[in-house]
Amino acid sequence: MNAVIIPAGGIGSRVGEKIPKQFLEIAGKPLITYTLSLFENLKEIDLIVIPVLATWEERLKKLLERFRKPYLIVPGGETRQASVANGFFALPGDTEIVLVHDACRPFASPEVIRLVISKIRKKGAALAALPARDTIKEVVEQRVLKTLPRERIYLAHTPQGARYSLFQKALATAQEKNLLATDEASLLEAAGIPVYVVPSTPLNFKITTKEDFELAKCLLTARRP
Ligand SMILES: Nc1ccn([C@@H]2O[C@H](COP(=O)(O)OP(=O)(O)OP(=O)(O)O)[C@@H](O)[C@H]2O)c(=O)n1
Ligand SMILES: C[C@](O)(CO)[C@H](O)COP(=O)(O)O
Repeated sequence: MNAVIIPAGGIGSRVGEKIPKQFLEIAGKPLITYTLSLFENLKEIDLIVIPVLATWEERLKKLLERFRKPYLIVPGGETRQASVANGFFALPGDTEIVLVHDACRPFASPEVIRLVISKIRKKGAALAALPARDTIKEVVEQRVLKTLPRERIYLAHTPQGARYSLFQKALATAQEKNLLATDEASLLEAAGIPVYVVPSTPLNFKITTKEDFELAKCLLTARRP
């Protein structure tokens, strides 16, 4: 049994709209619907778990009516990490692989998701990450300190995940050491678990700012028949 946790408990302050970005509509559908559809259509995923703010639970339930895959809605936490932990603790005991994918990354390709799952099967823990394509500068107070070897730089995307027992260990270590991280890979690393990268694509960008949202709108509107 493989599960994906889709954290959707944020408020989207950097997009700056009145409602959380994952519920903003594009081409007549809330953004989260596009992300949920990715996993609804993936046979490798058996269960979808969605942490969400209590005020958005009813709306989400309504959206999920047309999905066939089993799902669980759990309370969002104060941080993304807390939301993911709430999702993890709701998983059934026979879960083998745990994936996490941001609700606001609607353009992940099925190929990348499958590659992450298969890397987790082989190695235990993995994430999708975009290899740096530009020349990378380390800068302090607008002054360049040095140029970093781009071959070693990857931008963390989702999905990320691990085998259930490794994920559990990463969360337990985070609690013991009082760690707060922006992604699961950081917590797995902190627990001493080797994490492997699968190449992601620029299209799998996270909708973080208003500009990202406008770009997503163009892409999703153009996709319509
Ligand atoms: N307490 C939180 C914070 C974030 N998220 C989710 O984690 C994903 C990635 O987080 P981010 O882009 O940082 O979303 P927000 O926290 O909503 O954005 P912002 O930081 O701009 O407020 C999003 O799908 C978001 O809904 C969550 O489930 N619970
Ligand atoms: C996991 C993640 O998508 C990595 O890019 C994460 O959500 C990033 O959070 P950020 O605070 O927007 O960097």
